Amino acid sequence: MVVASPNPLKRSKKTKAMGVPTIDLSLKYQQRSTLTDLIVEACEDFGIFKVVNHGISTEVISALENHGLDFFSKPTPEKHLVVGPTVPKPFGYGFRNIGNNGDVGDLEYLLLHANLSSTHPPLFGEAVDDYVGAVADLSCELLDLMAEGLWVSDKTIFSKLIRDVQSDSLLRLNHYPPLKNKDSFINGSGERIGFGEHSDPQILTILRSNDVGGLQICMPDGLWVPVQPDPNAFYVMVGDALQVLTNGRFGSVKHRAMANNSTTKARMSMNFFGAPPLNATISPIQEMVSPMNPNLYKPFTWGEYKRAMHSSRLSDCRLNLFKRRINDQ
Ligand SMILES: C=C1C[C@]23C[C@@]1(O)CC[C@H]2[C@@]12CC[C@H](O)[C@@](C)(C(=O)O1)[C@H]2[C@@H]3C(=O)O
Ligand SMILES: O=C(O)CCC(=O)C(=O)O
Ligand SMILES: [Fe+2]
Repeated sequence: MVVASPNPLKRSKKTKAMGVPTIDLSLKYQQRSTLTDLIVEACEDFGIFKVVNHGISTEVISALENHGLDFFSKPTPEKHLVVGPTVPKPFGYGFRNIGNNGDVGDLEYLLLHANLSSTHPPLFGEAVDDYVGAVADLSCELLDLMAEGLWVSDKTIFSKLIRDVQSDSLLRLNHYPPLKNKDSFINGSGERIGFGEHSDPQILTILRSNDVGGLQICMPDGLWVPVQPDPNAFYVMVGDALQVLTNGRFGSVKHRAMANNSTTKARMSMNFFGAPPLNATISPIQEMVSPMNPNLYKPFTWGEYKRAMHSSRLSDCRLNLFKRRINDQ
């Protein structure tokens, strides 16, 4: 377990050596308050933690992984047809381009809406729904534990946004093909960016990858720290919306995925982004605001945040647009 150090440089070095905090979810049976404290600490100090003993069956995970690998191995024209021509952008298969504003990466991906089955590839059978059901439940359980650790009176205050039938949650499979010719891909600094730096805009991200590394997080002193791949665990990341809901007590984590880790095997990650409904208002919950901790953000709806995000570039800090100035009410 990593214990946070108040000195940013020390904390970077420690994280580099020991990894991000690991949360053992089986503690919920006997040491619930220790568990909630550890989760809150990880969200405050890192914005990311690894969950083990999460209870999601390997069958559910492998089913989606196998469909994903099979899908990415198909010829490109077939991949473009997989969610059908009537499903609007940004859903479906994409290659190298991320978002609308010229961001590029060395990856291909499949982006699906968690609740709109019209975006689900028919050839994946039940695998998407089974996986989404399991990770959505996990994200809600973690959000309830966070609320408990923060001593919030309504323990479901965060999770009910994701449980809502209108929730705008997404599922994204990212596939980073291996390096064929090392020298031809890597820039001068030895880096090949798969998915450029950003924070996830939603409430919570649940990331699972195969055993090929690539994910990195940015520490407060600017140092990028690799996150060890662990196919048996999930990485949980605080998103921008949870940063706002907790009035900045939890911070969304800046991360990126490198694509220079393997010359033989592709990295594949499966990312669930737990999001509120489009019309939900995102504003700090009452318990997080006090004279000592004034409200840092102007209220906005998730739909408004998404509009701001789609006209921004990947690495932009979109939350700055919604920060209150000192004299704002
Ligand atoms: C450049 C962009 C791609 C993105 C939307 C955005 O305008 C900024 C955030 C990006 C991101 C990162 C997390 C998820 O992968 C994603 C689906 C999301 O909700 O926000 C992507 C968006 C995307 O690829 O459309
Ligand atoms: O593929 C990864 O490891 C990270 C991807 C990511 O950050 C994203 O899809 O938002
Ligand atoms: Fe991300």
